Amino acid sequence: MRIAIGCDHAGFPAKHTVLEILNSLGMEPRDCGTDSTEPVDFPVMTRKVCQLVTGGEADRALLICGTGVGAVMAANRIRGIRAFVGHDAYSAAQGVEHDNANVMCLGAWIVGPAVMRHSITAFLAAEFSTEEHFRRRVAMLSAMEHD
Ligand SMILES: O=C(CO)[C@H](O)[C@H](O)[C@H](O)COP(=O)(O)O
Repeated sequence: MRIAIGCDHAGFPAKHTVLEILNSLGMEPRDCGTDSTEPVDFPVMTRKVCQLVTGGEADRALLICGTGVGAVMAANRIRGIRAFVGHDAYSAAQGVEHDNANVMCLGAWIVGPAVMRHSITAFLAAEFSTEEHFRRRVAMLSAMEHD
C-alpha cells in the first residue's frame, strides 16, 4: 500500500513518531512535509497530500495537525477524499470498512504515540466491505460532491 503523510507545524512534533510507526509496519510513506515548527497553513499541506490520493499516486494518507479537526475539514472539501479523525482504533477500522475512508487525520495535541499506533495499524489493515449497502452509501457520498 502506498501511503502519503503530511502535517502542519502543530503536527510536526508527532510526525517522526508516525513515520516510525509506518516504517515498523513495512511502509515507505511519501512525506509531503512540513519539516519544522515554523507556522504553516494546514489547507496547503492537506491539498498537497490529498492530491496524491486523488491523483492515484497514493492509496491512503495520514494528516497530522493540532487536533485533526482543521485537516479533516480541509480534506473533505477535496473531491474523492473521505477523511475522518482517527483517535481510536475501532473508528479507524470501521471508517474504512463501512465508509471507504482514504484519509485519516490525527491531532498531535490530543493523542500520544500508543493511540496513534493502534489507530494507524487499524486504518492500514482495514478493507472496504463488499456489502451492497456500504457501497451504496459511499456512492451517495460521491454524488453529493456534485450538489
Ligand atoms: O489543529 C488545528 C485546529 O483544527 C489546526 O489544524 C492547526 O493545527 C492549529 O489551528 C494550529 O494553531 P496555531 O495557533 O497556528 O499553532
